[in-house]
Amino acid sequence: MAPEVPVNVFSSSGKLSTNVGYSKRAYVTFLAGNGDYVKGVVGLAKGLRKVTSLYPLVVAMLPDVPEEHREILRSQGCIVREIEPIYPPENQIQFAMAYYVINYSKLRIWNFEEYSKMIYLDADIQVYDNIDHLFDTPDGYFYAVMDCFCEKTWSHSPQYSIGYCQQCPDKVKWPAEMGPPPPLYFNAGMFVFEPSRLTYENLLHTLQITPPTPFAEQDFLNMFFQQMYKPIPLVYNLVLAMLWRHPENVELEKVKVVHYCAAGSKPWRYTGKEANMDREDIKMLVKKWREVYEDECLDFKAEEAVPTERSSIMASMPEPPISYNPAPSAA
Ligand SMILES: O=c1ccn([C@@H]2O[C@H](COP(=O)(O)OP(=O)(O)O)[C@@H](O)[C@H]2O)c(=O)[nH]1
Ligand SMILES: OC[C@H]1O[C@H](O[C@@H]2[C@@H](O)[C@H](O)[C@@H](O)[C@H](O)[C@@H]2O)[C@H](O)[C@@H](O)[C@H]1O
Ligand SMILES: [Mn+2]
Repeated sequence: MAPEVPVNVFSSSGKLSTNVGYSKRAYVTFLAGNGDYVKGVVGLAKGLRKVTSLYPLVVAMLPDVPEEHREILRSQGCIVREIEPIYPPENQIQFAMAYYVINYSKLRIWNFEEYSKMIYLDADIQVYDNIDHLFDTPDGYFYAVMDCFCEKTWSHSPQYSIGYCQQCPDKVKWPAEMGPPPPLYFNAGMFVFEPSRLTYENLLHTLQITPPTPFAEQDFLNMFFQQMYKPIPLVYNLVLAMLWRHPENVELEKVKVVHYCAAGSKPWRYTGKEANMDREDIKMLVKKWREVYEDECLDFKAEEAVPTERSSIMASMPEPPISYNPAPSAA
């Protein structure tokens, strides 16, 4: 079992430790295309405001995000940073979802060296309790929540074939004849990391010599950070499928972060028609997301943005000049 993270980090009441230096901290999300994920980012920005987070939300966005969407996000207090796409090496892989190929571009956030520590959140995530204390986790590790292998999206994997899941390793044990069980595997929709030029360059170099796999950058990040990965409690990234796959592992009233990744669960386009989407807990969580998204009291008001931390002061500074590197040519 991966070494535990010091409990005190998770027991704090969201108050920042007094020894916070002048290191810059921020939440960061990723936005691509001209579709409706921009609503997810607006919801996330308002959700972080609702839980009175001390830190800004940076949006790493591909060039195909229209100016109108960028303006909406600036008006919600987001820091907009354009990044260039990153493509995996030439491949014949069938990604679990065809659009996953754009998710490799997430790797650009390691180049945001003006920040010392960042928390990445997918745009289909909502934060319902303050999690600023995660910025106090010890440096030198990669923190994320363990994923689940039971959804059909995993049907390509040996885990799925034998019915093994790391969420219940004793239910169907990993057969000794198949060698050691797979290393602990995280969901890449939420993680705590330290931007670093060296790590960034290693990531891009390693990517170009690594054959792509069905879960795209999530598989790649799990391979790359395998030795540094420290699991954090499920309350920091509830992958919705856990509700029907491993309800015994979920205490919904304690969940701080909800990840609307199950098919049909994106709150801004929810119809309730897909499998499991008619569950009472799903309907409650979608309603909860919409209440934040539609709450005008949570809209950003520039005059009220009183910097309380150097990081926030810096966040109100003009956006840094766009610096990015042309995407490496696909091998
Ligand atoms: O058209 C798209 C698809 C994805 N994303 C971004 O990529 C992330 C990962 O995709 P998604 O959350 O749909 O994957 P899932 O977690 O559902 O597997 C999203 O949260 C967004 O931040 C985006 O901006 N536009
Ligand atoms: O590009 C790969 C994506 O892989 C992950 O989503 C998956 C994963 O959680 C599976 O375990 C679930 O079964 C599936 O539903 C879900 O979409 C990340 O959430 C996303 O940010 C991104 O990295
Ligand atoms: Mn997601």
